[in-house]
Amino acid sequence: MAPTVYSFSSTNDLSSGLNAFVEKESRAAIESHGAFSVAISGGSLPKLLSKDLVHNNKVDFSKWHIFWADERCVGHNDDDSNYKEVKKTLLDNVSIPADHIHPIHEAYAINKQTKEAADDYERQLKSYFGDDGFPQFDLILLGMGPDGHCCSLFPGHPLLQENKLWVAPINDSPKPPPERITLTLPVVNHAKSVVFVTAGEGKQEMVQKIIEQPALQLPCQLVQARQVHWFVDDAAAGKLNKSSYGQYKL
Ligand SMILES: O=C(O)[C@H](O)[C@@H](O)[C@H](O)[C@H](O)COP(=O)(O)O
Repeated sequence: MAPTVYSFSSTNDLSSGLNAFVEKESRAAIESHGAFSVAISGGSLPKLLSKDLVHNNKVDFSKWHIFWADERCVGHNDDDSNYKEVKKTLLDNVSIPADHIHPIHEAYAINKQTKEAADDYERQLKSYFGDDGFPQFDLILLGMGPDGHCCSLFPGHPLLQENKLWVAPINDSPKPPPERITLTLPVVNHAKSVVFVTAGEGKQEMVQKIIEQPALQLPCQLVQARQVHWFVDDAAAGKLNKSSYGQYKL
């Protein structure tokens, strides 16, 4: 099914739209099964996500369980850490119970033990979701790289074929740092909902390719969860056929 695209006139409006969407998804999940499981990637996403969300007192953060869609193998306090960015923008500003926050195993990450870090992360997922088939996140929030990558799943990389692991190590990421762990495609595709968030003119060509040339088989296009939404600003939507997107409304 084709993704739904929502475009906003500024990154501020994009943040507000995302805030409304995440609040709605979180409420629906908590009403249906008492918790909200979300995986978040790095890049500019944490900032765009958190701007309005941290002030949204209608969100029951005590029921959130946070995971990382991908993580760089660095310490939690390293500027390259996706955990650090989410901590600074979101976790430090809302009340999520500490045992609901699931960062990468720091010692494995610091020592660049990518396989151990990925295996450990898969165990963390299994202890939350159980071991019976791929986990089903309520929501996975992803950025889009300029080459069409998402998570740490890069174009043409053998990891795109992975069909057993939930979390895979990568030692040759073309985007530095090279050592990372990432959720695999089957896990992303098993989520109830996946949202891509991207902004800026630099992204417009790739956004157009991904949305309007589906045969290219770029990593973002291989994400075919039940619901896939794109939240972009007008700059990133600049090359899209205007009929392919609308405004997000509550
Ligand atoms: O660890 C990472 O590098 C990210 O998880 C990566 O997948 C990111 O989300 C995209 O590269 C988009 O990043 P920007 O939004 O900053 O362009």
